[in-house]
Parts: sequence; C-alpha cells; structure tokens
Amino acid sequence: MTRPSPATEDRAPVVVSTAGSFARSVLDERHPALIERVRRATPYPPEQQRALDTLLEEITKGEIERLDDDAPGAERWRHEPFYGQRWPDVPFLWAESFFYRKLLAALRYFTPGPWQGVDPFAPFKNAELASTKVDDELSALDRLPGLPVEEQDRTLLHSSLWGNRADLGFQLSTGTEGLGERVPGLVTDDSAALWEILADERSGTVCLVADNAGPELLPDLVLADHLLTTGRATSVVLHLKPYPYYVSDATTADVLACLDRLSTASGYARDIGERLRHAITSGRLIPRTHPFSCAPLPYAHMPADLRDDFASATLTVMKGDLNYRRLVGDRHWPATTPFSDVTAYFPGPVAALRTLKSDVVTGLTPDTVARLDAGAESWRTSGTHALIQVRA
Ligand SMILES: O=P(O)(O)OC[C@@]1(O)O[C@H](CO)[C@@H](O)[C@@H]1O
Repeated sequence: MTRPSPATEDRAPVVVSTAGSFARSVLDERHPALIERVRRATPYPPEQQRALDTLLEEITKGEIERLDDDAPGAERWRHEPFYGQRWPDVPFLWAESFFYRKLLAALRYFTPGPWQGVDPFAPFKNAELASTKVDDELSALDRLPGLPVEEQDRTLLHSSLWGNRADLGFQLSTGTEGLGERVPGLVTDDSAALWEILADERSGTVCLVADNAGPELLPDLVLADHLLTTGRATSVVLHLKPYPYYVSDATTADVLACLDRLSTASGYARDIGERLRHAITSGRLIPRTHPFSCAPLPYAHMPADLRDDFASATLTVMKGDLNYRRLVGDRHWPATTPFSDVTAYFPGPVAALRTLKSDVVTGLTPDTVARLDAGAESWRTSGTHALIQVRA
C-alpha cells in the first residue's frame, strides 16, 4: 500500500466541524434531506422506516455507531477509529462515505430478501435520464460527424466535463433551479497535454473513472466511444461504483440504462449506442467495480491491484468532485499547490475533469486565485467553475 508523502500528511484534512463550512452543510442539510427524499421516492416497509428514523437521529444528534450488518465488505468498516465520536468531528470524506454505507444498510440493500439490490436512488436517476433535456443533448450529437476532429475532441471533452454538474447530491443543496450559470473559461485547462498523451502512437488502455449516472455518464460514454473510434484508445476500462453511492454515482445498471437510452434514440446517438454495445461484447469497453471506489480514502491509499490497473493505462481520467478530492487528498491545500506535486504518487498519467463543488483545489496560479476570490460568488463550491488538470 502506497502512503502519501510526509508533506501530504502534514496538511490538515477537511473535517466537518467548522460551523458554516461547506462540509458542515453537507452533513447538517444534505444528508437529512436525502433521507426524506428516499423515503418519499420508494414505499419502504415499517422496518426500513424505523431504521431511517434511527439513522436520522444518529446523524443529527448522536454519535457515530458501528454498522450492524455483516454484508460482504462490511468487515472493512469494523476497525475504524471514529466510532463513539460526534459526526462533525471526523474527516469529511470518511463521514460522507460511512453515511451512504449506513443508509444502504438501513434500507436492507445488502440483506438477502426482497429489498436486496434495490437502488434507493434509482427513481431520481431514472427521472433525470428520461428528461427532455437529455433528448436535446442526444439530438445535438447529430452535428458531431460534420465537425473537424479537433472540434469533436473539444466538444466531447467539454460535454463530459460539464456533465459533472448533473450531480443529484449537489442538487439537494442547490435545487435544480439553483444551479448557477456556467463560467465557460476554465480555472485551469491542461487539455492540450491530455490530447498529447492520447496522441502517442502506442495507444493503449484508457481508464475512465466515472462519476455521476445519466446526464454525466452519457457524455462520458460518448467520449469513450470517440477515443475508441479515433484510435486514441485500444480499450477503455470504465470504473463504476459497486453499489449506490453519493446519490447519483454510476453503477453497472446505470451504464445499461444509458446504453438503452442511446439505442432507442435516433440518428447518431443510436449509432454510438450500437458501437458501445459492441465495444462491451468484444471486450474493448470494460466495466469494472472495485470495492475501493466506495472507500472513504484518498487514492494515495489505493490497493495494489487498482494501482496496477492505473499503472498500465496510457491515461487515467478521473471524473468529478469527489474523485478530485480523493486524487489530491481531501486537505486544506493552498490553491496554488502544484497539481503535479499532490498527484506525484499516482502510478501513471492522470487527468482530472471536474466542476468545482467543494473547498479543495490545487494547481491554480496566484492571479487566478486573486481574480476568483475578488468575485462575489463562492467559486469553489457553486458548481459554476470547472477545470481540466493533467499530470503526465
Ligand atoms: O463527485 P461529484 O458528483 O462531482 O460531487 C460530489 C459532491 O456533490 O458531493 C460532495 C459533497 O457531498 C462533494 O464532493 C461534491 O459537492
């Protein structure tokens, strides 16, 4: 197991406790709101309703209690140091991850029986995928083949990047109406370096570490198809979550739902859907669900098999805010800390495509930070700004 450098360990982790902080708002507002939405979306029986009451009580007034199931994977939570502490006093990354694991336990997601494997977030994900906004985005793909390849590259990279706003956990805080206007100029843009890595003649595997389902996963899949059809990748390994997580994070079922959506569309979207189906059946698009994808840990602590996967890739693309926090470490970095320093441990070239939805950021110039800080909005957490960062 690789450990982060001492410099990394010295920097304070983001903990929940600071009143008024973004992290605190997630625990105080987002998680209780999610429990209520889950209750309303699916008619869970009394046993699950009581378990939800208990969880709500615990996260709002109580101390952190151990998991009481012994589902596969539950043992990884047995020896955590945080039991008995107050939720706001522990690292943010750990608290969020454990909350989602407890929510699934309360809903009997892992327990053999009628509710096993029922995704509590599916009603929200399905509604989003069925939206007319998605129809419009799929129709817009008809224009793609008419564009020069460089323009296709840019369009598809940016739609995958901005697709990251389709985050149902985030929308619990903002409301869909509350998503501010995108600021099109990226806070930092290493896309030239990204295409340079992929232009290497010895093209190989690209690891795409997915984030949200539906309107984010669709452009991610379209980008994967583009990398395969233009020969930038011989195969794409698509890392997904092994179980529902952070509300809308993509699972294998969500990939299948996207493929259905593409295949039942018309025009070029349908062609892409057919190619992607073939890419899966022929082993060029490879879904993977590593348990570490739902671990409350930064990637610096990744296990050897996952490290080998990333080490053998031409490029690993990390999608989204949570993956970013896990990639650089969920710590209070000065925003000018070089991205290449905090990702030096990563075993191969890595790119982050992320809209900014939490406090952590690295790799910005002092001028950019000064300009953003001078603006009125909370640029770090509003989801209005985005970045593309690469460490070759
Ligand atoms: O990873 P994603 O979907 O881009 O964002 C996840 C997110 O909405 O949830 C976390 C807070 O709960 C933050 O990392 C961010 O705000």
